[in-house]
Amino acid sequence: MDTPLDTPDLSELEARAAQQRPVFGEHAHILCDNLVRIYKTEGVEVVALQGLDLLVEKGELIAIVGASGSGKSTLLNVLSGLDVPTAGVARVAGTDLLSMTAKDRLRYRREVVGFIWQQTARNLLPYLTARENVRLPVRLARNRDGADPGELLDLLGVGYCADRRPSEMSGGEQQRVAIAVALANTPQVILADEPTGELDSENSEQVFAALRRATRELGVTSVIVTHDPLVSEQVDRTVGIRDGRTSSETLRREASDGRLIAEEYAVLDRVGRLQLPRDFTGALGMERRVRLELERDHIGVWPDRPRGEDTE
Ligand SMILES: Nc1ncnc2c1ncn2[C@@H]1O[C@H](COP(=O)(O)OP(=O)(O)OP(=O)(O)O)[C@@H](O)[C@H]1O
Repeated sequence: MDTPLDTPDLSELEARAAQQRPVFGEHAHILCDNLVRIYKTEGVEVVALQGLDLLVEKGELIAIVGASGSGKSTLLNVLSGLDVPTAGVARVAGTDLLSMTAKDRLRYRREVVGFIWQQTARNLLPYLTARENVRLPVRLARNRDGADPGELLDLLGVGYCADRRPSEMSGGEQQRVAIAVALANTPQVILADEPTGELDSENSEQVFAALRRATRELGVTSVIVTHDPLVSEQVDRTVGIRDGRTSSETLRREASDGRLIAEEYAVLDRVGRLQLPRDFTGALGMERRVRLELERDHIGVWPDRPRGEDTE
């Protein structure tokens, strides 16, 4: 029998549904949707990212934290254009990181993102002054719109180091100059891998203050991978990664009396999955399944059976 002309077929219905559905993270500056990265070494597969979702708004300063091996560096390598994910969507400032050509990748790394490494010595050339270090990437990119080195160093609180070489600066001063170098070609995003890993707490605080100032004044978006336990007091949002997925978020906000409050949340993914903290499930002996109950203003989660019941 002929299909009536006004009856849409299945593929058309699917296309219509896709059109009507809001696109995940449409307006985010950084978008990771179901990101997967599998490494293969000698026939063994390691799943470093397993369906990671992350949205970062333009001008946000976020930290990524997580145990060793949770996938932080893998994520940063993807966002910086050094590594290509196995599957999923990764988009930064409108650039699709999975479909870039080699030429796009070069342009992306030169113009869209700025990078700061943990090792202070890796960020700066030892025989150049701070000002010359900031000027170098602008010259290499033949960028006529590069930032003014003196203004950048002033903004980051290290204007007084402009004519010093790295050996004449403290570790914290060097990292703040490194932020200026990363910002020299006016990137839209700053990525930093453990930028305070080699610093004491006072210098760390100054580096975070410089990153906050750069984010606020220049409107860049910053993502910092760190082990610093006090980081959640220093950034807008701290995203915890566990087993290659985002698992928790800590938001920093100012209370009405001016105090800074850091509140921790679990991440609910797009299909409603939630990772319960291991110490919570462990404390109540929750294993394979839990009982859920919808209350008026919350959802209760109970162990499968009360503790001790199966030993009686
Ligand atoms: N090039 C690679 N080849 C094979 N496996 C890798 C490679 N890079 C990372 N991995 C594995 O992927 C997983 C995630 O590693 P990743 O370096 O992203 O973790 P991390 O959270 O940054 O750890 P750390 O805090 O120790 O730096 C780990 O199991 C790691 O062994």
